[in-house]
Order: sequence, then C-alpha cells, then structure tokens
Amino acid sequence: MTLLSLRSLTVRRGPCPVVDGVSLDIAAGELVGLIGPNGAGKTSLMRGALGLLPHEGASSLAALPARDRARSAAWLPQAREIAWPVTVETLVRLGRLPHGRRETPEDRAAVMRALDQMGLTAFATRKATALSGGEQARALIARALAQDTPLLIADEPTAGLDPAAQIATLKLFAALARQGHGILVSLHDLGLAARYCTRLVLLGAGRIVADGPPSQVLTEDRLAQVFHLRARMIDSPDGPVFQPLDVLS
Ligand SMILES: Nc1ncnc2c1ncn2[C@@H]1O[C@H](COP(=O)(O)OP(=O)(O)OP(=O)(O)O)[C@@H](O)[C@H]1O
Repeated sequence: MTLLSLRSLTVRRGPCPVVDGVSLDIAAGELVGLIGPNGAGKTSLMRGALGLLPHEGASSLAALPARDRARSAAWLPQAREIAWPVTVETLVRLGRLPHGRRETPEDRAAVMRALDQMGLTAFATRKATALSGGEQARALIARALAQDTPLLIADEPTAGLDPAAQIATLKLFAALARQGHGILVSLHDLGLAARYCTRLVLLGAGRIVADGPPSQVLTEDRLAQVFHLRARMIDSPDGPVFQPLDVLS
C-alpha cells in the first residue's frame, strides 16, 4: 500500500527551486532514509510533501484536508521547541489530538506505549521544559509515535541523542516499518542510514541522485560527487559498517 506519493514536487525558496521535480512513492513496510549534504533540500522536500510549504507538482498527503492529513502522517520537525512547561505525559498526549478531544482507553494506551518506546515512562510526570536536550528530543519523538499514523516523517530525529538512543530510535523505526508503517527519515549519520534503512533516497541540489538499497546508493563515486567524502563501506558479520575517512577537495 502506498502511503505517500510525490509527483514532480517542486519547492521554491525565493526564485530558485530547492526541491526540483521530485517523484517518489513510499509504501507500507519501508524505512526510507533521506540523505544528502547540508542544503540539499531534505527539509524542504518533507515540508512540501506535508503541505507546509507552497509547492508545484503533486503530493498525496498535501492534497488531504488537515484532519485527514494529521491522521495519515505524523511530522517530527528538526526544531526541538517545547514552549509550555507541561508534563512529558501531557506533551505526548498532544499527539492524540487528531483522534478527537475526548480521551479514550486507546488514547491512553497509545501515550503509555510511546513513553515506553522512548524510555520515558519514569519521566512521565516531569516538566518537559526541565528535561535535557536529548530527553526533550525523545519526548517529541514519543509525541509523534503516540499519533499512531500509517506514515511518520521525521527530520533528523537522532540529532542530539546519545549513541545508544540513536540506535534504539532507528531500531524502533525499523520495527514499526516491519509492522506495516511507512517511515521517511532524514539522517546525516550515513552509518545509521546504511544499517537500518530498507531504502535510501539521496538528494543533491534538490534532485534525486540515487534511490535504492543502501549498498547500491552509498557508492564510492556518489559519496565523492555529492558529499565530497572518501569513505569505506564494509560488509561485516554485524551488518554494513560505514566509516567516513576524509574530505575530498
Ligand atoms: N526560509 C528560506 N528562505 C530562503 N532559502 C531557504 C530558506 N530555508 C531554506 N532555504 C534554502 O533552501 C535550500 C534547502 O534547504 P533545506 O533546509 O531544505 O536543506 P536540508 O537538506 O534540509 O539541509 P540541512 O541538512 O542543512 O538541514 C538551502 O539552500 C537553504 O539555504
């Protein structure tokens, strides 16, 4: 089942297209890593797909009425802002708003599950604004998980997380994909992307440069051309290991 379909999506910032004619489908069961250097257009692509930025072309998600969209896709933006000093549990419960105002047992179960998935059960009654940066990031991921949508779109969700939390988050996303969710996640850590994503979409200057299994996307030539990197990808008994080695001039 296709959860997101983009056709010739173009997003302009000023006169220039920063996303340029991107066509992409994301199906249930896929954990798609959106990779590319700074400024490649990853955030603009996600925001355009969600209908949060003006765009040309078509996005199946942006075409939906707001309420249906909020039930179809959860959005975890890059900015980690928690404005109000509410408890972590209240913050996570906000993810249930698209499902109706009156709290049901299903809402409570989804909130408890999301807190547990992000290792935040013991933090439930703490003020969200009094958490560390990484803990706040985990609370915001939990809010998106509580929304319990077919599709999750997450912009650099592992930024600011310690290594164990980064791995735990990607393993959780992989498990959600195996359960039938679709996930589009932008990542700068190509090691995590290679290891956990079922598919990588490499963006360069607003266009798709490569789209496929990690081993086919992260080739020496593309890493050099798009990232200006010399790197080594090793197929180890523990799975693929990616190590950036040097910057190419
Ligand atoms: N508000 C804005 N006004 C004008 N240009 C913008 C604006 N926001 C982003 N851009 C430009 O759009 C291009 C794409 O930015 P975008 O944030 O989508 O890239 P990104 O791949 O997510 O980058 P990063 O990895 O640094 O987060 C960049 O060249 C950026 O400078």
